[in-house]
Amino acid sequence: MAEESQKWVLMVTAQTPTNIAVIKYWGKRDETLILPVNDSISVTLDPEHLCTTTTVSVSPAFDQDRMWLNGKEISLSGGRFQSCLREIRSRATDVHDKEKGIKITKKDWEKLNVHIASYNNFPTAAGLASSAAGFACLVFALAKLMNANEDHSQLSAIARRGSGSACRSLYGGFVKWIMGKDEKGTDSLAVQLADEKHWDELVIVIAVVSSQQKETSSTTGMRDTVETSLLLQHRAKEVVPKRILKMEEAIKNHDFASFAQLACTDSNQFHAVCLDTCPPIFYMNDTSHRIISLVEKWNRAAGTPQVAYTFDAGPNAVLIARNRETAALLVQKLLFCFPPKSDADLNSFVLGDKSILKDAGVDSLEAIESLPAPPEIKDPSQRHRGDVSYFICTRPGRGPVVLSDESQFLLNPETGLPK
Ligand SMILES: Nc1ncnc2c1ncn2[C@@H]1O[C@H](COP(=O)(O)OP(=O)(O)OP(=O)(O)O)[C@@H](O)[C@H]1O
Ligand SMILES: C[C@@](O)(CCOP(=O)(O)OP(=O)(O)O)CC(=O)O
Repeated sequence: MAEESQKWVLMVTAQTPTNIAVIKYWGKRDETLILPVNDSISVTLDPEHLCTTTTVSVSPAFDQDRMWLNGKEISLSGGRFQSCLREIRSRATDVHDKEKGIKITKKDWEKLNVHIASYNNFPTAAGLASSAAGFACLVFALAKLMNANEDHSQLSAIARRGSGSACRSLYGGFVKWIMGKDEKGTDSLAVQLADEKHWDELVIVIAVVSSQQKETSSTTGMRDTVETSLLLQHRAKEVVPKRILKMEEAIKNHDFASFAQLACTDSNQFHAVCLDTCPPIFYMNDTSHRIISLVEKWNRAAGTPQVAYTFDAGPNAVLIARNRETAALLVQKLLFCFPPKSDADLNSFVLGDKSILKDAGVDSLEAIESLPAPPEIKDPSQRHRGDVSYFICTRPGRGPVVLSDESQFLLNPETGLPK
């Protein structure tokens, strides 16, 4: 190792996407190793709109491991952070930064401490999978810093120890988390089914119904479900294995009808399993149910699915439209039903890829007021103003990347402290 007196700081910054499951993970067979009771499949969301940025740094001047999340220092003492740090450290190899004259050997990593700063560009712990993007980014960035020469699947198995769904954020496009058979979990990892270019007509609209922290975390919720729900056992043994095969086929063949049917049914079964839990868990609310009803009626009237819906452990709807044209229609219908409060501004009500608004013919708040009533609505005089906090328009996106632009680093390159 270079002389301690030199007090050098070495750092890596990475950006990692979040993901939304279209065949859900719900239930663990091993709580500590985070091993699931079934396979799951997700779509990675474009990091341009939803992502985590994490800077990790190492220096002989650091006297302990420290982390800042969204600007506030948090404790790293939790078992999940400790597992990720331990697993990556054990795979660290020699690092030689010629430019800075820094040499770190495999052995040095055991003694060196790290500083970590992370920022989610979307609400944390609100059912938008911040833990997925967060742990994937942490593991990916640490692996780069420590020169752990593992492939993305092996890194996914480490990210899994932080949060199950995080393992799927190590890849872009369409991703499967294979539950695996090994007791130690070595084969419980993510694989890419197809990259983000494979099915790039898809447009994703997220209706953020509530960005408040939820009442029952996924971890607690699924623990209660495993302990009390018989329906979960049926789901994991009989239903999901067949659905996974069908979903893989649907993705491979760009078969939107099957994709939508499977995604919607699986989301509904996941929420049914939550209701079958004792005490029952309610993640969706009236707004979520209104959105389901709108999409179901539209899909039925069109004769073939136009939009798929899926809901994680919260009331927010993730809507996947078959193409841009359908997405523009979807945005019109949603804005009619859930217009913003009168003091809102359009720019902060529709986030992400705002070009969809143009396709939908909406360029102002006044344009929202004069949208035509969707035929799926029984009573067009009833608009649910303010029930959706905001919308995010996005698409399937790429996997983790290393950022080289220093202006995006979250830690000061000289001190290793938050900027
Ligand atoms: N950028 C990050 N880096 C590391 N850990 C993070 C990051 N963001 C979130 N986390 C961890 O994830 C926790 C939130 O996870 P939780 O499962 O409650 O919510 P969520 O992931 O936003 O929602 P859901 O998983 O239901 O979609 C945080 O308390 C923190 O421990
Ligand atoms: C409903 C889900 O989003 C559940 C995600 O659960 P987490 O991955 O957040 O749970 P832990 O493994 O306990 O951290 C479905 C999914 O993403 O597959």
